[in-house]
Amino acid sequence: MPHNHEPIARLGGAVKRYGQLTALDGADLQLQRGELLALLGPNGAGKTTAIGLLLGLIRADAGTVELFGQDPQRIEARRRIGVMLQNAELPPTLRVGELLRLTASYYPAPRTLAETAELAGVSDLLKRSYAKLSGGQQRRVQFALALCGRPELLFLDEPTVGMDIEARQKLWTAIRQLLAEGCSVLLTTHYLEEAEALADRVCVMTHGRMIHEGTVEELRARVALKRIRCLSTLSIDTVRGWPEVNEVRRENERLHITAAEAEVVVRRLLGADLQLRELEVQRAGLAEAFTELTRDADEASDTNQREAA
Ligand SMILES: Nc1ncnc2c1ncn2[C@@H]1O[C@H](COP(=O)(O)OP(=O)(O)OP(=O)(O)O)[C@@H](O)[C@H]1O
Repeated sequence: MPHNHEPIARLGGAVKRYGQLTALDGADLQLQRGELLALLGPNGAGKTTAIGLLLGLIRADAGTVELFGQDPQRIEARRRIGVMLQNAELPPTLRVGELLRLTASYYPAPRTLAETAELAGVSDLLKRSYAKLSGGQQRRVQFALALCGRPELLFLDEPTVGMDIEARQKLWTAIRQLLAEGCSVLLTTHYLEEAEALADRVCVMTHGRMIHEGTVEELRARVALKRIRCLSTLSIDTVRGWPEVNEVRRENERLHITAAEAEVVVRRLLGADLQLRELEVQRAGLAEAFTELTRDADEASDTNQREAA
């Protein structure tokens, strides 16, 4: 049994290979009690593989994998978790209420059906047959199934894919409520605003390795890019030619520029276009930080491969 300061889920130098392909290449991850950790990364980065190891669905080729300080395949550890994976296969003929009752029966101290349904926003679906629900409704039911056992730790693998904006907001509210009750969450998502809205910490991975770990603020700060917007008749090629400019695109008359040294670029803009209007400068968001970080890691990995060849 771990002490309070010990992580409740941990990967230490975890390696997972599929034939020639190394899906996880020495990945480290620690989830503390009561926190929401968002695992971010481009397609194929190894996020689902990392979750698969922590759930005991697959075995590591090397490294340490622990859930509540134990082997994840131990039933004692599994009874304390709730899981919402990307591809859930559920008995199609059962009604939602029956599915929830059945799943709750596997846990020692589950929520009541009404409590689960209310929290996950599926009260109106209980009598419906699961197979006949829309994709977004099925995702909500899968979320209900993940939390019905009153888990201490929830694994949510891209939970809001296919949900409309209202359903997504409701799910975020439910996740916040679970966190307030002391539940810990490991979330993977491609929606950076989701990580921004919910995460205490983010881990960014690519090519099977963690390349950044910290708070959302730290991730943003690490990439000191700024967004500059203005109405200008300057051509994109002119602006792209300035060495301080990272990216530039035009939408109608408006130029959208990202740059590390915004002040220098603003001076150049004002000097080159005396008619320039509606100038705005903003700090870059998580999306830019993420793109920058993963691009740097890709370039470093390309260089390593060239040097090794
Ligand atoms: N069962 C498997 N057999 C062979 N290769 C696999 C298997 N599962 C995953 N992979 C490979 O391992 C790598 C990591 O896959 P993984 O599903 O963990 O990525 P991910 O970060 O979850 O991606 P996504 O964002 O697309 O869900 C990929 O190159 C994938 O093709």
